[in-house]
Amino acid sequence: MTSHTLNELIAEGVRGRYILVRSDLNVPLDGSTVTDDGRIKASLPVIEKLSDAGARVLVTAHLGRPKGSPEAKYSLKPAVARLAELAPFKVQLADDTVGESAKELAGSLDDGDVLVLENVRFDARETSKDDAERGAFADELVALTGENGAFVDDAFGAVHRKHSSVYDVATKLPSYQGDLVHTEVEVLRKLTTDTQRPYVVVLGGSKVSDKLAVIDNLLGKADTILVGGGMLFTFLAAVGHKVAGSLLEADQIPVVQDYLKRASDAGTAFVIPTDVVVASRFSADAEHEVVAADAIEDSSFGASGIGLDIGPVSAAAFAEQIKAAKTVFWNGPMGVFEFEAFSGGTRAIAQALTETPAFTVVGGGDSAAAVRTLGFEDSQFGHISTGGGASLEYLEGKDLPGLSVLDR
Ligand SMILES: Nc1ncnc2c1ncn2[C@@H]1O[C@H](COP(=O)(O)OP(=O)(O)OP(=O)(O)O)[C@@H](O)[C@H]1O
Ligand SMILES: O=C(O)[C@H](O)COP(=O)(O)O
Repeated sequence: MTSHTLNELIAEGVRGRYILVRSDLNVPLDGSTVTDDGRIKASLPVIEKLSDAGARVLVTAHLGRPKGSPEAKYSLKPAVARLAELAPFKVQLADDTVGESAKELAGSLDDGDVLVLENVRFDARETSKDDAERGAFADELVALTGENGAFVDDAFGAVHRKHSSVYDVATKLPSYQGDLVHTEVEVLRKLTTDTQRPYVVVLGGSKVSDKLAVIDNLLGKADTILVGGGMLFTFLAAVGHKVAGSLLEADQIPVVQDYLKRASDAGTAFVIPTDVVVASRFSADAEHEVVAADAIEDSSFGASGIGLDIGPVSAAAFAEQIKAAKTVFWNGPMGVFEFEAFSGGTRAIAQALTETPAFTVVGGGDSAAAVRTLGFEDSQFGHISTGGGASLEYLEGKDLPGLSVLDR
């Protein structure tokens, strides 16, 4: 199956037409400062191509996980301000997504102008499980494009979401694959069709249940899974250790126990940290110490200690596995890298990825942000994917709604 491409759309002619573009502008923020603009830079070329060709571009995007109504902290304002700084064309942000502001500003666009609609997740219908609700929201987005609109999906990071702005709009408008989605799929396809072994997957981050879900399909595909970040505590709990105040998804313990049971038959080895950096509280200047992973509650902070990074012994062991691999996929920071004191594990993994002869792919908004924040260059890695969950689900071989809906 193939999708229509952006170049085909441009060849059809877009001057004066309203083109709805789904971008992934879900960038990390510190207050109103964008701390890593990787996804904005990656989204720019498609928007620019359409603007240059004279389209009136309506960009949809999400930021964070608001609960279905407007929340100032999840406004796209900082992301759009950065986009406007980088863009050689006029960019505006509507105050709402499909309301009066969006309609009025869309109506006043000139050829080549770009209007970003406010966070699509400010409307609960965007992420609804109910097809009719999502469809109704999609209808309102589509209505903004008038008579001769089209849809371009360029939000690789969101292609695993069956959401109105990703999936449903594509069922209602002539739809095309953006260049970013195209490039990402090409690189990740290489990982799945011609995997050089050993294939090591490094998992971390804080979206614990999302990431645990993908392990099911990685069993048998990956030779080794290195477990760090927030999810490591659910693994430790699954083997009977206490994790004090660390991030724990207790309801996922049986899931992890099942994975551990099935792993050796599947030919996949899990490597779980043997030491952890435990802090007195969740703060950049918290007191902290390294303890054995089976003795977290024995740290000076007792039952209130929080594990915020993998320890140095584990980091070194992970680095050895990475250096001996032929293919490495990494998603999710090993610890709270935003705080210098807890960035050691993530830094060690990034360093090992730059030293291994393996083909390396870093996936995820926060993982990409981590490597850049820690001073590494994109060019030191085989590929830095803008997709976190999306790249993982692609590698699992799952049907991704945002991709399959574009297939003709
Ligand atoms: N031990 C831990 N406790 C709490 N948070 C953690 C821990 N380890 C890592 N994190 C946090 O995980 C966050 C990143 O997790 P996430 O799962 O979102 O990564 P990602 O997949 O790269 O990003 P995305 O899914 O947004 O593309 C970081 O902000 C980091 O601080
Ligand atoms: O950060 C991401 O991985 C994408 O922007 C998707 O965000 P989500 O996990 O909140 O759907």
